Amino acid sequence: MPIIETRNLCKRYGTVMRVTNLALQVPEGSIYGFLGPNGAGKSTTLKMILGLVRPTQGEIQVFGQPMNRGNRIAVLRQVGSLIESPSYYGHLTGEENLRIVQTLRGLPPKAIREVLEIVRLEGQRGKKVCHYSLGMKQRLGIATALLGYPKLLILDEPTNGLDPAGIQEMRELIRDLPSRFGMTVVVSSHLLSEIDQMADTVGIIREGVLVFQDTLAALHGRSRHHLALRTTNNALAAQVLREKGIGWTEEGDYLVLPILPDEQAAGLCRALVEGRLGLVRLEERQKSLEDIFLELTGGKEVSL
Ligand SMILES: Nc1ncnc2c1ncn2[C@@H]1O[C@H](COP(=O)(O)OP(=O)(O)OP(=O)(O)O)[C@@H](O)[C@H]1O
Repeated sequence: MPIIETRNLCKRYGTVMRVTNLALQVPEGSIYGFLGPNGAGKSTTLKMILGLVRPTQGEIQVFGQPMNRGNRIAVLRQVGSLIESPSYYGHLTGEENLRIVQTLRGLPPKAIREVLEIVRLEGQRGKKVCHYSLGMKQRLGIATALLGYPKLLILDEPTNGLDPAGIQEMRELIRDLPSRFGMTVVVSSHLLSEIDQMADTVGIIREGVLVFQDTLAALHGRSRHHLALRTTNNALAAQVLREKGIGWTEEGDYLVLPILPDEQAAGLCRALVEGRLGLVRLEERQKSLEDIFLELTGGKEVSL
């Protein structure tokens, strides 16, 4: 059973549809990387899941239950979130800020010490939040979201504004959560590299439309190796490929083929030469993950 499932989820602002027919499936215990360029609709989607923005249309199920007015509060009690920059009382310490939330949620006092330890802020717990660095404030935001060990954690661009060391620390912190606490984590980002290092499942959104959703391994699978062939007469070369039962696609001056075993590649070269074709290039190439992401999100036609 997916922990989050949306069906035909849509959001219109004014006359423009910003999220269109979104069908998210977040598996239990996963780190689901929700990836897309700025303005693609990530925050809007996460806010709809959290009941902060009303969907124009569609359904949302969390923990297998449809979100509606009757059960929203009960469901959200098991969800921790960090959306946009967290706000705090700057004149209070980190610990005091956490105490407010702990009291409101009726949690035992020891919960504060535990979450401070998880986000490695014990040393700064007595410092006023107005003297915290941005990274410390983000970690305090995660600590707040972790209070009560929610089954589901939703983090919207948690590394925004952090320096490289802060980004790495945040990444390591998030990566451990499913195995340490059995949580499911949804984390949004506009950076492929970040999701690549953190997530095991990926959803890619472009202009409000989900253009990819599968495991990270499946996304990597798309960046597989292939052969690029250029001859003095590609039309004739294509005929040779057809005779040999080798599939290809055309990309500019090249015919793109799957990787062939050495014997078959040698046989192909022989056949091309025997057919009096000039063999200009036969090279192995690999599409980078970045290429795939740009194709999926940048409006270029996807050729995989
Ligand atoms: N309250 C609102 N009223 C009108 N338009 C909005 C509102 N909130 C968001 N939008 C628009 O909806 C689109 C999606 O915004 P959203 O913040 O969800 O994108 P995002 O993928 O989270 O991007 P970013 O990474 O920049 O936060 C944008 O074009 C944005 O301008």
